[in-house]
Amino acid sequence: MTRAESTVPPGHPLDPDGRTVLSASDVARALRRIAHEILEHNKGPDDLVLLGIPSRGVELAHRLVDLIREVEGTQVPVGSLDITMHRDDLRHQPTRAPMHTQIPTGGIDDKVVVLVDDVLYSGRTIRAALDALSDLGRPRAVRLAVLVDRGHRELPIRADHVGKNLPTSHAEKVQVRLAGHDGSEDVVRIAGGDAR
Ligand SMILES: O=P(O)(O)OC[C@H]1O[C@H](OP(=O)(O)OP(=O)(O)O)[C@H](O)[C@@H]1O
Ligand SMILES: O=c1cc[nH]c(=O)[nH]1
Repeated sequence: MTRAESTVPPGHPLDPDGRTVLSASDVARALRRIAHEILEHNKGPDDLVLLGIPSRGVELAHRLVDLIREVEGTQVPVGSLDITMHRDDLRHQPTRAPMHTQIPTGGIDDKVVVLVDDVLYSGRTIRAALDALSDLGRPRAVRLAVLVDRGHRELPIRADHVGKNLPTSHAEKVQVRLAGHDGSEDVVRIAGGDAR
């Protein structure tokens, strides 16, 4: 990333290498906008269910629900959707430990399910999530919110709500750190090595 693309001022302690894509306040602003977009598109909070994809998608889903509650005064059901057993690379990496699926009371039938994840890259995680979802019910619609879309899709999948569109090369990794998960909060791009 060039210095001109960095959102953190030159010399700032958060960004000694010019690799910070979003600071903590940028993340907060992006989530606030996404919460408003979800409400606007759905014409309010009715029938919404937010499901975070572990691991960081779960924290993001809860934060979006908190923001929706601030705006609407309504608690939207929130849960998590583990995709481990639906991954298309299980044969190559069979030892992944399943994570937690928690579907809110009321289920997902006829609801507008918003899947939430931190990064959208090949689209394979979201494909697996759609597969996992179909085992659990039949939503009226499924939408996708991500904090960062870094491009390089390998499947016909797109996000409805994006915190930041970030053109990247394959030889980079985008790392999202969240306060509740990592202790600090930012999004950085790391040079070197395919992220997968
Ligand atoms: O679009 P894709 O190519 O599938 O990549 C995006 C996924 O990759 C990361 O998850 P990862 O499997 O690295 O696990 P993590 O959530 O524990 O970091 C990220 O959190 C997304 O879920
Ligand atoms: O750069 C990437 C690619 C996939 N998943 C991530 O979290 N980051």
